[in-house]
Amino acid sequence: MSTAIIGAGVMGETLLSGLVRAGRRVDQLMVGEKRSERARELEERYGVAVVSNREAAAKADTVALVVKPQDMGDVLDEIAPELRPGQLVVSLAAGITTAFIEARVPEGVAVVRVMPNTPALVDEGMAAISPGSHCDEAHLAEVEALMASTGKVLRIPEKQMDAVTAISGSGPAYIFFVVESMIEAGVHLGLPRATATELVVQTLVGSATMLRETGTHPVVLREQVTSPGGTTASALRELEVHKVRAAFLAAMEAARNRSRELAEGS
Ligand SMILES: NC(=O)C1=CN([C@@H]2O[C@H](COP(=O)(O)OP(=O)(O)OC[C@H]3O[C@@H](n4cnc5c(N)ncnc54)[C@H](OP(=O)(O)O)[C@@H]3O)[C@@H](O)[C@H]2O)C=CC1
Ligand SMILES: O=C(O)[C@@H]1CCC=N1
Repeated sequence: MSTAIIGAGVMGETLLSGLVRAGRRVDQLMVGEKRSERARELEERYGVAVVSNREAAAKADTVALVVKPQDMGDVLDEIAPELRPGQLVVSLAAGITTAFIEARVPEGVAVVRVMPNTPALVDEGMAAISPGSHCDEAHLAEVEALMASTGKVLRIPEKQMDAVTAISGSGPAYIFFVVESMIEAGVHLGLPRATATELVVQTLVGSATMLRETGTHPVVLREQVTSPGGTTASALRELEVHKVRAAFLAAMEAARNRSRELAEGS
């Protein structure tokens, strides 16, 4: 089964590299990319064939669309004449609905929507997938296998996609923002930057591993760290005073709303 990736930016390359790491034969992969310099870079790095979008759509069994949501309409108009019943179109774009895609491709082309995230680059991705209306179990299982090569996969109803985008799609950026903030705070407290970075990164990895391996509720894990009258309680009080919890809620609502706007084409 051949797979084409149209749009080889950050997420397109993440998907491509995951497929290569998972042992997909490079001669079964192809890339459509607008920027010729970027296309050459990927050709050299992976030995993958870079072709026109139309050729990719004509030749591949599965066509993964990884362009910006704002470019999706143009790309679909370009490739639609090449698509045929039985092919599978997988969209990784935020906001873009399966109905939007189905309205622009020939009848009988199956569509699956995916919301991946960048930790897929280290095989720790979280991808949510939703079927379009002409998609059967085999199509969904195929996309599940495609995304499982880079991490976990969850099937969700499409109506949850905007919220999922706000959590796991954009989520790595929130975590990196917190990490960056903690490192800066460490430097402010007088630690060398390298020391602060090592402390923060290992604390993050250790905490994430505890969450995953113990399955214990985060509130319980937080309470275990919070000694009565101790340092953690003092720190957590400041986070509450500065409304960090409310800030996360507002941030994720904003991301969810932006995903809805992208669906409207703005
Ligand atoms: N980055 C992330 O963490 C995540 C991204 N996504 C989704 O993935 C998609 C891509 O995002 P991202 O990789 O960050 O964006 P990028 O801008 O890095 O990648 C998109 C690539 O597609 C190229 N492109 C634009 N138009 C065309 C075209 N007509 N034919 C072929 N290539 C084209 C772009 O070129 P140019 O720059 O010249 O326009 C660019 O190289 C988006 O829809 C986004 O919502 C989903 C989850 C996470
Ligand atoms: O910021 C964005 O729009 C994309 C979608 C989720 C993560 N990055």
